[in-house]
Amino acid sequence: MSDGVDVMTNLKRKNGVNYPVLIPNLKGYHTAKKCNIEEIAIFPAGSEGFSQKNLNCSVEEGLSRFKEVADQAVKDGIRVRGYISCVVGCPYDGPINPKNIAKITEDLLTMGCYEVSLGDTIGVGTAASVRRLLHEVLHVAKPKHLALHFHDTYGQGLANLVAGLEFGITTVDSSISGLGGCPYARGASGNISTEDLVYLLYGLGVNTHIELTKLIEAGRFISNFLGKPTDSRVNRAIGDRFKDNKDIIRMAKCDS
Ligand SMILES: CC(C)(COP(=O)([O-])OP(=O)([O-])OC[C@H]1O[C@@H](n2cnc3c(N)ncnc32)[C@H](O)[C@@H]1OP(=O)([O-])[O-])[C@@H](O)C(=O)NCCC(=O)NCCSC(=O)C[C@@](C)(O)CC(=O)[O-]
Repeated sequence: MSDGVDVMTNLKRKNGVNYPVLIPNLKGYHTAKKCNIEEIAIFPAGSEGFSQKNLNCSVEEGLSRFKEVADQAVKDGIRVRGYISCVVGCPYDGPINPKNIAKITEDLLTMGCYEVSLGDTIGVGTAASVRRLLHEVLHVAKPKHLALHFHDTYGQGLANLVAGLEFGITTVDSSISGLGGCPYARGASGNISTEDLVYLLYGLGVNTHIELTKLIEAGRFISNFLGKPTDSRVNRAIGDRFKDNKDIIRMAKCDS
């Protein structure tokens, strides 16, 4: 958390791009305020074990800290997005009761979050457990106030995503080339890759307004820059086979 100011000061921000910042407490909020931010992210855990590791406090203490932050941000007219970590399983506490996640979701929306992103931080969720989770959470939140944040550690990310789309949720977190992970969740891989997500949505006939050919280029750039092979199956598989995005869309839709 200590070098956030350097990152925000040196970032060449583009108009129309959103740069939310993770804020664990009021200290972080006051620091971030100096960096001309428009949106913050608060991120309670869905389990005691992960809350202690990630925030060094209990879930309840974390929520009360985040409430202080959200109150101030709402007063300052800064948008607040909520994340909940370990919504399905926790590396320390095991399986999570969906009712607990529904309660935390309700708390975050009451604090003024415009959206709550449900994070399967260690990627252990399956379509079945995601359906059970969403049945509970949708008692307290509308689909338009929820986002899906699936890590792909067990290769279930896209299947979980389709399960979420069936509930009418249309906001999905992904990362180019499947980058990411979490220092407090041993072995957690990155989010579902944006390239694989867009290919899936092409196949479902969703007009993403995103050119997959350009995403593939960006994914290759960052993988080479980091010296880390891509975690995107689509990026690996497509190779140089397609120059025209329309061909990829036709392939994804299996339009004969
Ligand atoms: C929250 C703390 C700081 C509490 O950590 P703590 O040790 O309880 O805090 P403290 O109040 O005792 O302070 C310890 C030191 O941290 C400093 N400090 C205190 N607050 C801040 C701050 N905001 N910014 C910068 N520095 C801070 C504070 O000034 C002090 O510095 P010292 O006096 O020793 O030099 C620590 O637990 C922490 O940094 N947690 C965040 C860890 C992290 O970055 N996790 C990954 C976030 S991404 C995620 O959670 C998953 C998500 C959201 O993506 C969704 C998903 O996939 O699940």
